[in-house]
Amino acid sequence: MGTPAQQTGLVVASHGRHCLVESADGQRRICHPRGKKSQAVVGDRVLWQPPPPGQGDEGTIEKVLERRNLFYRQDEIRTKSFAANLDQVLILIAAEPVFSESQLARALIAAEAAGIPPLIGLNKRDLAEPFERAWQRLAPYRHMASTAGDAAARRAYEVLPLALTATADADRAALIERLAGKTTLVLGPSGSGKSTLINLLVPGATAQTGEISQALNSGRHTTTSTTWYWVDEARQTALIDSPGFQEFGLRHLAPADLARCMPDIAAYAGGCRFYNCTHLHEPGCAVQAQVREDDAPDAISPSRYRIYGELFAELSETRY
Ligand SMILES: Nc1nc2c(ncn2[C@@H]2O[C@H](COP(=O)(O)OP(=O)(O)OP(=O)(O)O)[C@@H](O)[C@H]2O)c(=O)[nH]1
Ligand SMILES: [Zn+2]
Repeated sequence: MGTPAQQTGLVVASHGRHCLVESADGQRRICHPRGKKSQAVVGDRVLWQPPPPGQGDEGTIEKVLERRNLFYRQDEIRTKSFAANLDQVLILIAAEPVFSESQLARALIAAEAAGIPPLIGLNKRDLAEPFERAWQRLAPYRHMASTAGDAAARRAYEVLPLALTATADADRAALIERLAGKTTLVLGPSGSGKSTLINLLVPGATAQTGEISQALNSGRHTTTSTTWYWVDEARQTALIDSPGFQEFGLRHLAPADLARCMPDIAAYAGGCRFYNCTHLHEPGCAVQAQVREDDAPDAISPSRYRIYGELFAELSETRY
């Protein structure tokens, strides 16, 4: 009696070291990594092996197939992988609660660093005044071009105005158009409308999540970690819900990587007098020359420049 043959599968949830793996026929089962090297994240394609007959129904992940990309944040001590093989990252913020520009910038930088095109959704358009203020705060983001993806695909960051609970139909259509056929990681601060979004596009998602977290935590109810949802029956469009926007560490980046991941700064970084300019204090710095409070597309907003300086200092601290 030989060991059962290996099959390919998709990781649709993970918790600690266990994963939920979906096979081509849509069946899902818990799998454990064979060794350190087979630790998978949501979105990974894996080779997995069913258990020998009579030994339960949990499988083993034998191999993680090569990744197209990996979106992650790194905190001081632990590395937290988010998801692999993404087409885009949707950062969902809202008119209320007021979003942190620094958190938004961090998520965008992580996406640029991983080479994954980001998309910003600004929710709660029905709250007219706060929405207008938030829209204005996003002006610098609407003007800067993403460096991710191939040259032909470069464009300013798209900011989608949304009212997920109000004018659901029009928004749903616009949103579906932007998501169709793609794998999208959804990130955002608490209260921005992530659950509303997922439930709008994946009816019954909440119930599904409950089942998944129960399966992965052997029946205990805990907050779910990263989860994959199919939007359509044909399984072409997917959303990945991931918590942890609050402590968005970028410790995997070196200070010198920062400028190239901030498109408004990257646009001028090549024109500085010193090739290794940090854009903080050097004379002849082309970046500092562009910093001004002004809506022109070629201006670097003072808040963006401040965020650059703060992150530069943070990434320059001694590493663990
Ligand atoms: N006014 C308004 N409220 C909205 C809209 N979309 C969502 N909300 C409300 O905002 C609140 C937060 O929405 P959630 O979907 O729970 O937000 P979340 O991002 O999942 O939040 P966490 O679960 O804390 O991460 C809920 O009370 C929603 O009903 C909108 O378009 N307009
Ligand atoms: Zn410079």
